[in-house]
Amino acid sequence: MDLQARVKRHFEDSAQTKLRAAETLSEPVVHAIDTMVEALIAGGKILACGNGGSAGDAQHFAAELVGRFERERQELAAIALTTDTSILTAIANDYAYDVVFSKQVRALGHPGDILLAISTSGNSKNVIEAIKSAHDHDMKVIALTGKGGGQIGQMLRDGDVHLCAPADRTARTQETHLTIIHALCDGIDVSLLGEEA
Ligand SMILES: O=C(CO)[C@@H](O)[C@H](O)[C@H](O)[C@H](O)COP(=O)(O)O
Ligand SMILES: [Zn+2]
Repeated sequence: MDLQARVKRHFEDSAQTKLRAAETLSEPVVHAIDTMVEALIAGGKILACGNGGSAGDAQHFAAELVGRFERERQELAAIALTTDTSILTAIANDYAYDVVFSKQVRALGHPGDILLAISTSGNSKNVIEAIKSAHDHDMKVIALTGKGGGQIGQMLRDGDVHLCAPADRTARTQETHLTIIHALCDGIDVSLLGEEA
C-alpha cells in the first residue's frame, strides 16, 4: 500500500470507529455529563489522569474546564494529575510509578469529586491504583478505555461510568476519547448555560 493510501485509511478507520462509538456511547456519555455537572454544582472537582497520549487528553480536558471550551462561562474545577514533574518524579523515585496518580488522588480528592481515568488498554497500573484510591475516597469514576475495557472495566462500581471506545488499536481509541472529551465539555456547557441562542 502506498503512503497516501495508508494516510487515507487512517481517516477512514477513525471515522468508522467514531460512528460505532456514536451508537454505543451516546447514552453513557450523557450519564457522564450528568455525573460531572452534579459534582461541579455541588462544589466538587474533577481529577484527570492517564499515560502518554492519555496524559495529554487529561490535560486537554482540564484546560477546557478551567479555561473554556467554546463558550464563555464560569471557571470549572479540574486538575490534571500528569503535570507536576516534581510530584511525579518524587513519587516514582521514592515509591513506584504505579502510585504516581493514586497518591495525588489521596492528597487532593474529597468525597463527591470525580476521577476521569483514561487508559486505552484499560490495564495501566497507575490508573488502576488511582481508581482504587478514588473509590476509597467516595469519588465516582468516569473511565475512558478501549480494547474491551481491560481490568478497569472489571473494577468499576455502581455510579461510575465506563466509556469504552469500540476499538483495539491505541490510536483509534485515543481519537475516540478526544471526541468524547469534547462531547463532555459541550454537554457540561449546555447543562450549565442552556442551548446557544
Ligand atoms: O499515544 C500513544 C500511542 O498512540 C502512547 O503514548 C500511549 O499513550 C502510551 O503507550 C501509554 O503508556 C499507553 O497506556 P494505556 O493507554 O494503555 O493506559
Ligand atoms: Zn497517540
